[in-house]
Amino acid sequence: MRLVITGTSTDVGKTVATAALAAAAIGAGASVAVCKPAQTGVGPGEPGDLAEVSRLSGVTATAESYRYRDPLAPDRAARREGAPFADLSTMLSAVSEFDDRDLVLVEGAGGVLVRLAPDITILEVAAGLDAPLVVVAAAGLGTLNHTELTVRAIRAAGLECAGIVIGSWPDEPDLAQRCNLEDLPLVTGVPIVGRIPAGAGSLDRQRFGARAPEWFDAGWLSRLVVHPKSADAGDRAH
Ligand SMILES: Nc1ncnc2c1ncn2[C@@H]1O[C@H](COP(=O)(O)OP(=O)(O)OP(=O)(O)O)[C@@H](O)[C@H]1O
Ligand SMILES: C[C@H](N)[C@H](N)CCCCCC(=O)O
Ligand SMILES: [Mg+2]
Repeated sequence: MRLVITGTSTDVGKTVATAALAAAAIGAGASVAVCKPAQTGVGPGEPGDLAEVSRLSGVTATAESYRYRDPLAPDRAARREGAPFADLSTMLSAVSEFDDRDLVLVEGAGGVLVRLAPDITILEVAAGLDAPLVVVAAAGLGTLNHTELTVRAIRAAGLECAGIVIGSWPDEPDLAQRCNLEDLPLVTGVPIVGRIPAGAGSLDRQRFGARAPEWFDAGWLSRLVVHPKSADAGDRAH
């Protein structure tokens, strides 16, 4: 199965949520790979999102297709450094390299309409992969509008939103955060399928992997992790 991880914005927790999904799937016996079609804000050789996913989940099957230095939308960052724009077929091929895995997670850059290239967003990537999308959303006041806008964009593209994951759930949620647990599914028609506790990103791999399964709806997670395809596809439970 392929699953695209988008969000209502940048810095909303897509990377940590991707790591949590990977860790939970590995814990369930699945072989997992993670792709980042377009990484920005990091220089050559510097650790990007995939390094964080590997640090937290232990996944080693990863692929980054494009990397640009400036912390901007990929199309603008490419322009500024005179680098080639991200090419859709290149990004899709990178994901297809992992078709032997039970689960391939594909993390976008920023929010759903961020231009990976002048005419490409993560929506075109998801369409090319025939993959549903998970939306990582903030917990608090303001998230209802952002999340519904994101889900509407996904649906307008004829794609499926597989669930909402709250990227950082506080220990002591305030009134808006508590109400959003009911209102996010109500206004979007999409269930909340996961809540990553605030601070999860600072856990070590062992604790992160042990706790990740409890952050997701068990039924949803079990449907995500199809029966392992092969015993030798790597990146299974450690
Ligand atoms: N649940 C969490 N607990 C602690 N820190 C978190 C959590 N989720 C996100 N963060 C922190 O917030 C920052 C942004 O998170 P993250 O990198 O996952 O955002 P993103 O949506 O992947 O951004 P980008 O669009 O750049 O990919 C990071 O420093 C990360 O460590
Ligand atoms: C640099 C950042 N961490 C992401 N990789 C790119 C975010 C682009 C956001 C563009 C925008 O919505 O204004
Ligand atoms: Mg990220």
